[in-house]
Amino acid sequence: MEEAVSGPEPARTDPAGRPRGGHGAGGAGPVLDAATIRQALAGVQDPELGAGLVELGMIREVAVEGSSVTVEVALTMQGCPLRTRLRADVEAAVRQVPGVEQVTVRFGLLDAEERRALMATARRRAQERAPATSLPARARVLLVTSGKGGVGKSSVAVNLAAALARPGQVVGLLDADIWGFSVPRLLGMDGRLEAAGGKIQPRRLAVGDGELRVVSMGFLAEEDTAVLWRGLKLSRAVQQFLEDVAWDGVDLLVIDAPPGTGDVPMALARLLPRSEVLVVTTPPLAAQQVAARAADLARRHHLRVSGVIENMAGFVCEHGSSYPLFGEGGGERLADALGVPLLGSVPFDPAVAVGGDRGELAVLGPGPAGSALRAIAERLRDDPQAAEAASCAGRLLDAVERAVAGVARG
Ligand SMILES: Nc1ncnc2c1ncn2[C@@H]1O[C@H](COP(=O)(O)OP(=O)(O)OP(=O)(O)O)[C@@H](O)[C@H]1O
Repeated sequence: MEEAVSGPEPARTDPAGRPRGGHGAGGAGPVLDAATIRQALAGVQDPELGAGLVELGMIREVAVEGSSVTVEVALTMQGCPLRTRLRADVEAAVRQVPGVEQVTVRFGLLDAEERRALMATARRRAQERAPATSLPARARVLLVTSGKGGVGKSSVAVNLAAALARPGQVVGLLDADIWGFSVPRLLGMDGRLEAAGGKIQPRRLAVGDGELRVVSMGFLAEEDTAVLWRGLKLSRAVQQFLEDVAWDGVDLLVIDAPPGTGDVPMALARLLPRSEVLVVTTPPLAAQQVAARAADLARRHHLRVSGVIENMAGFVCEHGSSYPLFGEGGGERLADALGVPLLGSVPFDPAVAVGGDRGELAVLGPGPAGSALRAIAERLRDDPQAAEAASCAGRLLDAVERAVAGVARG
């Protein structure tokens, strides 16, 4: 544990010049206690997490001895680059309390349970600050990401969306891969988006016994014009897809995010902090390392990483033997490193590639990739943490929205 002591400041006086402070000021000043110090610390924010240190559970201990105060700040990670700033802010806040003459700031480390609680608080705060979108507050959001292109992220996203759609569960599919959109081709859809009632209407597609509502840049622009869009416009396009599209009635939105950690994933994280991130990777280590970067983006924006999906995990021949074409174990290693579950491994299956070019979904067919994708969808459907989040925050917000709409209608 590291300590820093700052000694007495020059004698302090009140605006009338009388000595100020308690024990050290030689008068019957206010009695210092830990509760007063905590109150003074309530305004100190973690600049990265955007919430107060007290609220985040980072003020582990406050000890007062006479006019000396010791504060222990528990950090999220060893060697946190913000420690100098946090020390200065904590010291300054404690010095504001009359009677304090000496401040010691110690640093400790949050344990796994404390870190989880901190992330939940930071996520809640981010959700409170997030701008309004047209997506119902109760709708779950699955953000399908990868560290680099070509790992099968879009194929996984559309197949999962189709597997999750069923009667009573309307699934939206947002192709946020604005430069490299492929969702219309993978679903065998063409045509244009149309507006009605002042909102852009998603295109509807029946899949199995469910329905998908799909929005893609591919329904707005030709592939060669989309490439001309640049950073600022890209994040604006994503914002528009979330504000101006009629997503009402959607219970779950699957987003095919562009690979990496550029403008669009950042905008999505800011606009939809309730998103659960799915990281798609392939078995080789290099793909894993870049996928870990995508997961890091999620962490920095307080999004919950729900798990890792390993794609192209091996080729299963007609006799049932599996051949690891691209290596083995990458998904498991990444999941371990991130402390999240490996949701499943999708084998290399020509049904995905051939079907993708014909707009046929592997998840609706009998092949090995289809059954792996159905199993992953089942796990996602049963995720208790997601159900808990949806039941608390979302339902409450929906109830408030309905009440406000009722009042507005008179
Ligand atoms: N499990 C699989 N088995 C066989 N082929 C697959 C599998 N998953 C994806 N593919 C094929 O790999 C290629 C890349 O897939 P896809 O476009 O889904 O990747 P991506 O990660 O979304 O790439 P990008 O970000 O560049 O769009 C496609 O031709 C697709 O059909």
